[in-house]
Amino acid sequence: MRLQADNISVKLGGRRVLEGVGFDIEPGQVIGLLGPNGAGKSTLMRALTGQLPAEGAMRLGAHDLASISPAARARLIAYLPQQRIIGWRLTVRDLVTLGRLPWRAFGRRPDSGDEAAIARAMEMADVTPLADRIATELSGGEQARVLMARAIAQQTPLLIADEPASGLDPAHQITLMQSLNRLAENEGRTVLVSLHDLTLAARWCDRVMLLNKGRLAAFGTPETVLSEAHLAEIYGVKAHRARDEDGLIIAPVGLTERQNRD
Ligand SMILES: Nc1ncnc2c1ncn2[C@@H]1O[C@H](COP(=O)(O)OP(=O)(O)OP(=O)(O)O)[C@@H](O)[C@H]1O
Repeated sequence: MRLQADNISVKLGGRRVLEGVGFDIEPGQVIGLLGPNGAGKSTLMRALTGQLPAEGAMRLGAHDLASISPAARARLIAYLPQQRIIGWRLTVRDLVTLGRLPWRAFGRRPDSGDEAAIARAMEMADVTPLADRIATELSGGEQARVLMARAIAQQTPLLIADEPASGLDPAHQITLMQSLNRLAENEGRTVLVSLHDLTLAARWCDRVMLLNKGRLAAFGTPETVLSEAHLAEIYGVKAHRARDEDGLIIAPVGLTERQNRD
């Protein structure tokens, strides 16, 4: 489904932390949300998921996100928060099964459609070998993958993931981005994912949004948005950009002179 936002602003603690953010995202794409710490990435994601009051208009397909019920929202948007908290001593399979709750009448056992969605989500997040382990007894990166599997199992048209790659080893970072691309390309889902790794964003995102101080500084292909000039101006870093047959490689290697003086 198409995701549209028009002039979104959010005030927190009396301070405007998002200001006039607008975009229009066609379905079937992985969109990277980038920007320095405090730029407003989580705030934007929480506004889109109805967790924060926001000014402006947000639509997903024909749905006005400001006025839909929580039950309808849970069938439209899956959200992976930045804080990875697992509250219950559940097995990994049972925790991923919770992702199916929006689609099941209360108390009904998972049917074959649910089971297929759960198995596929566990495979995409590479947690199938952990299925019978207690989720709270897993490592930080393993827990992150389990929570990602739960969000994927929800099978919503929009998947919003706040720093899903943080804490993952390099192989699992790539597996994650491959899975998000499969969801977008094969199933037409819209994926909005915040990232701090510039190379992951450059190679795996169709489009990149760059937030700075609560405003949308740039939105476009990784090639244009993650330019040396933007990286210097917004992140305050000097970066090497190189290219191989699979795309762009961006490695921050130092601070700009301005950043060094600050
Ligand atoms: N409850 C709050 N009250 C006041 N200010 C807040 C509150 N929550 C967040 N902020 C501020 O809003 C701004 C945006 O925060 P946000 O968490 O959206 O940033 P972010 O881009 O996700 O950063 P990071 O990369 O560190 O996760 C920050 O300056 C933060 O201090």
